[in-house]
Amino acid sequence: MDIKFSGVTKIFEPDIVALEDVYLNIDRGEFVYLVGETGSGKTTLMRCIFREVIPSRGHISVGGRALRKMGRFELALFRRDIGVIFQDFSLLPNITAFENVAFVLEVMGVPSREIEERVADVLKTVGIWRRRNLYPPQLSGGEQQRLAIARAIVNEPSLILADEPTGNLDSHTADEIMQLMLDINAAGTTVIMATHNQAIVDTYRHRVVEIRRGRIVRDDKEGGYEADVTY
Ligand SMILES: Nc1ncnc2c1ncn2[C@@H]1O[C@H](COP(=O)(O)OP(=O)(O)OP(=O)(O)O)[C@@H](O)[C@H]1O
Repeated sequence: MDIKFSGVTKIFEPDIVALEDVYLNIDRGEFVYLVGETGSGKTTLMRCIFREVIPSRGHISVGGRALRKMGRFELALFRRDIGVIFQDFSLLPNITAFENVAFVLEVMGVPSREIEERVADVLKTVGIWRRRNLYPPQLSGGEQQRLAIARAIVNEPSLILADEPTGNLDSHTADEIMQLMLDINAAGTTVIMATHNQAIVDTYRHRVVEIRRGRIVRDDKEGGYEADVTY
């Protein structure tokens, strides 16, 4: 899915300007890092793409469709094609890891035999098949993150929105999670990933969009981002 922001401003009333006059084009299949200090607007930008946040001004289209004009039914279908990995994980604590992923497909009416197969595949892909019968609180931080990724990709979405998927993980686990994100992208999925992890950004070079106080201050398509450059 290609994404286009034209003059997008988001003001949280009364006066927090979370995004200001953002223009951004992301092509299908791209891998884009969103960087910028805490509170700069990265999460808000991603929530706008998911239409969880509606801009105060400006226009967003995703896959050629204007988000503002979508009705409820269209929005529900649209969201099914997006995998979200947000910071709170939003894993359901009272059902197993397996059931957390299966739930996504059940809601969509996928037949149960197919659910079994697809969930097994995806849990193996992210490396937590052996943990499938545990409950989310019994999993380590890295395992929970893998589960959140499994849940996001089980439906084979066209777009992944990932907010700090390597947050609070040791560098080895962060690298493994990053490898999963790269594999997902290599399979053709557009990935937008907000991160504070400079080592990851430096190691796995991709386009870097930097936000500062709601504005895009840098958009480096070659991924040759250096933290200390002033502009
Ligand atoms: N629902 C909301 N209501 C009011 N203000 C909000 C809301 N969501 C975000 N904000 C504000 O908008 C600004 C941008 O927040 P945002 O979460 O997008 O930043 P961020 O770059 O993702 O930060 P972090 O790196 O800490 O996750 C912040 O000042 C934040 O307090």
